[in-house]
Amino acid sequence: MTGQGSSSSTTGSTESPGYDLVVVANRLPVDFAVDDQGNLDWKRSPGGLVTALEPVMRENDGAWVGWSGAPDLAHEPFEADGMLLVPVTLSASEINKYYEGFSNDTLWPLYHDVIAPPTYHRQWWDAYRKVNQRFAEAAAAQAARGGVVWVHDYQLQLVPKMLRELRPDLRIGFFDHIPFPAVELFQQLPWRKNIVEGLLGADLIGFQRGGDASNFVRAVRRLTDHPTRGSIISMGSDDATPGRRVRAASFPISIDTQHFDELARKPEIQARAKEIRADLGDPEVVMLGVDRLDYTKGIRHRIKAYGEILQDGRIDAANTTLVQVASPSRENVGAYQELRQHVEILVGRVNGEFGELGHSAIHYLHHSYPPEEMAALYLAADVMLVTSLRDGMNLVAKEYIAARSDLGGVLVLSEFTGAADQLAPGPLLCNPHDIDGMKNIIVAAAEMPAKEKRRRMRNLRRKVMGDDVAKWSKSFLGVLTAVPARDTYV
Ligand SMILES: O=P(O)(O)OC[C@H]1O[C@H](O[C@H]2O[C@H](CO)[C@@H](O)[C@H](O)[C@H]2O)[C@H](O)[C@@H](O)[C@@H]1O
Ligand SMILES: O=c1ccn([C@@H]2O[C@H](COP(=O)(O)OP(=O)(O)O)[C@@H](O)[C@H]2O)c(=O)[nH]1
Repeated sequence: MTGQGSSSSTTGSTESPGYDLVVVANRLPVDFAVDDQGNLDWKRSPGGLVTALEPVMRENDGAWVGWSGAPDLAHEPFEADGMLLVPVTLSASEINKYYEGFSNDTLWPLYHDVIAPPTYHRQWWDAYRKVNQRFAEAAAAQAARGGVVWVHDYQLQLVPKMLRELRPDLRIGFFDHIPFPAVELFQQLPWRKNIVEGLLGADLIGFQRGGDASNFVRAVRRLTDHPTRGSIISMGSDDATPGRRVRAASFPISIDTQHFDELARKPEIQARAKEIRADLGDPEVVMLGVDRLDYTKGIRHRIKAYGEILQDGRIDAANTTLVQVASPSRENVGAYQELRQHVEILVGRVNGEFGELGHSAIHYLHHSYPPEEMAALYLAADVMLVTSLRDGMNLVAKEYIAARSDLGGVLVLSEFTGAADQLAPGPLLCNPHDIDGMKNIIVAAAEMPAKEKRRRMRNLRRKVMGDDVAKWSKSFLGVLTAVPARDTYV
C-alpha cells in the first residue's frame, strides 16, 4: 500500500508516492494474537513511543516499520489508526542472535555501564547487520522523496547509514533511548567503528542526556577522522554522497502527562487505589517499585536496603509494605534469568524474616499491568522507589509525578537516571550503590512531613506537566526538518 505525500504536513516534503514520515523501531506499536477463528489479529500496545509519535503520525502521512514481536510472522503492511504498519519478519534464529543476543546481551549491558558483562559473538554481529539491512530496505521502500525517516534505539544503529546509501534524498533522524557509554567502555566493542559510522548516516542524532551526546561525540573523535566542532560532525563528500553535517544533541523524552493526570483524577482509579491499600492491610506507609525485571533497574539493591532497614528496626514491617512490580522482560537472556532467581530468593528471605500471617513485608508481582492499574498503584504509594543503576530516562518516575495532583507522595530517584538530570532538585536523589546512603534516604522519604512532600511534589509537577511527549517529538522533528531537503533521488 502506498500513501499520498502531503505538502501541508509538518515534515514538509514534496508531493510524491510514499510516506512523508516513516518511523523505524524494533517493535511495531501493536501486539499480534491469533483470534478465535485462528486468524491473525492485532491490538494497539500502549508503549510510550506510540503515545509520543501518534499525534505527529496522524498529522503527517505516517508509516511505522517494525517487528511484530513473534517469530516467522510475515504480514502485509496494513492500516491502523491512521498510519501504515509495516511488519519486518524475523526468524527464530534472528530473534535469538539479533534481539536477545547482540541487542540485549551485547549492546544493552555495554551501554549500561557493563553492570552485567557484555558478550561479544561474531555470529550475533552478522545477524545484527543483516536485520538492520532489512529494516533499512523496508523504510526505503515506504518513504516519499525528500521525506523524513526517524529511526529509534540501539537495536537499529546501522540503519541510518544503510538507509542513506539506499536513499540519499531522505532526512534521517536517530534517537537513542538508552545511555551512550563513555568511550573507554564503548571501545570494548569489536564493531565500535561500524556502529559510529552507522549512526553518522543520520542528520540528527538525539540522546536523553547532554552527557550521552558528549560521549558520542568523543567516540566520533577517538574512532574516526570526521572533523567535529562542538556537537556538529562534518561528513566529507565522496563519489556517491555530497558533504553534510550531523548534529548530536539531547532531547529528553517525556510521557503523556495529561493522560496520567486525568487517569489519576478518575473516581474509579481513586477507588482502586484505596482498594489496593485496603488489600495490603491499610499500612501506614506503602512503598512502590515498578520496573521491567532488568538488572539495570537496581531492584536487588533496593530490596537489600529495604530488608536492612527492617532488620535495623528503623521501619516496622507491621505498618509498612513494599509493593514491587517486576514485569517479565527478555526472559530467554541468561542475565535476566539469573536476576529473576536472585530477586526472588531475596524477596523470599525478607518475607520469611519479617512477614507475618496475613502481612508480607514485600508484595512481589511478576506481571505487567495496564496504565489504569499503574495510575492506581501510583496513587496508592506514599513512596516511589526508582533506584536504577543506569537508566536512559525512566518514565515511571515521570508518570508517578503526573499522577499525583493531590501533591502526596515522595519520589526517591537514582542519580543514574536521565530523569534525575531533568527533575533535580525535587526528588530525594540516591546513589543505589551506596546501600547505607540509600537506606537513610528511604527512611527520610517514609517519614517526610506532609508539608515538605507537598512542596517537593509541587516543584516536580511544575517541571513535568509542561513537558509532555508530544513536545518532545515536535522538538526533535522540528530540528530534523530544518535540514534542507536534498534533490538527489536514486
Ligand atoms: O522491547 P523490549 O526489549 O521489551 O524492552 C522495552 C523497552 O526498553 C527500553 O526502554 C528505554 O526507553 C525508555 C523511553 O525512552 C527510557 O525511559 C528507558 O530508560 C529506556 O530503558 C528500550 O530502550 C526500548 O527500545 C525497549 O522497547
Ligand atoms: O506493568 C507495567 C510495568 C511498566 N509499564 C510501563 O512501562 C514503561 C516503562 O518505562 P521506563 O522508561 O520506566 O523503563 P523501560 O522499561 O522502558 O526501560 C512505563 O511507561 C510504565 O508505565 C506498564 O505499562 N505496565
